[in-house]
Amino acid sequence: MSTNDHEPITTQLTMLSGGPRRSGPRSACVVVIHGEGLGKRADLEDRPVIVGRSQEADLHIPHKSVSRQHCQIWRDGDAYRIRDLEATNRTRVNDLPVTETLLADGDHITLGESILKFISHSSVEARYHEEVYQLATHDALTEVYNRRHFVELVDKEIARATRHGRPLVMCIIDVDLFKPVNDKYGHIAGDGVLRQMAAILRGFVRGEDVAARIGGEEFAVMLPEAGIDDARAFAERLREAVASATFVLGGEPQRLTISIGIASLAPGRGDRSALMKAADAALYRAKDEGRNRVCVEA
Ligand SMILES: Nc1nc2c(ncn2[C@@H]2O[C@H](COP(=O)(O)OP(=O)(O)OP(=O)(O)O)[C@@H](O)[C@H]2O)c(=O)[nH]1
Repeated sequence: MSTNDHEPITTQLTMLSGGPRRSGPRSACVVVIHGEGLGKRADLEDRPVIVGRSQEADLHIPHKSVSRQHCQIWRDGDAYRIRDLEATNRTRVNDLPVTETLLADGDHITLGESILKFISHSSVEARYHEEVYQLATHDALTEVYNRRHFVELVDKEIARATRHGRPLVMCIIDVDLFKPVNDKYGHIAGDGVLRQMAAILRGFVRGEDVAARIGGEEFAVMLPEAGIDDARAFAERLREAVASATFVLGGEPQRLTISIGIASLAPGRGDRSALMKAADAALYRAKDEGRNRVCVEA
């Protein structure tokens, strides 16, 4: 098990296909093109999008020059509108302060020290920003979220769960005895195993669940709105699916297993660091008790 707290290092850059990526062009979006939150985007679909410093904002820009709820952007028939939410640094569109106005393709929206661009058509530019966003938020090898983006989503979800008194569970998943796989079959074959593990994982993740690669051979899944029993059932199904999968290594079918540690949001572990630490402690226990098992931190 790796205790590496950094982004996994891979040299392989894959074409991003399948996985969590959404297919098809999007109708309109706003993308941060300058300042804090660079590269972040929000799609403008049926729900209004709130942009602000609050972790619960749909487009979260954690900078002091941005108000907690700075502006709101929404679709109005075939048009898109923006409204300033009485922000300290008033929202500006193409450098003019606005209260409420229509948006046009290419408009620049200034919020404090950050600048967003409104893109209304499924253009080459929108696709370019989508690629940039995918590269910034996903792990190139496995195509699940990368650690940095996962951390951001977890912080946001913990804030929401805490505010509304909702449950949330963290699962940390580690490939068992992965070093011997690398040693015997080589790093490229090891990478293939990680890709296959991630593909199995993606098959189990639904709705609001968030899966990521958080270390070399370590994955995590956050399950909002789940209790420990639901999470344990999820983890057991995932463990069994991996244990019964065939991994072709050195031209031979092989079996591999995973260990999973689970912890729920609770008094005394109300932030990400404490929650991850508790799930990690459960994972260490699963390894200690013989691997290929799920352990829960009470
Ligand atoms: N192929 C490949 N290997 C990686 C990558 N990142 C980390 N690893 C390897 O993953 C292995 C992790 O091994 P350890 O954490 O020592 O433990 P383990 O052999 O999995 O054993 P247990 O966790 O105790 O079951 C090391 O050999 C790392 O080199 C990667 O991106 N690709």
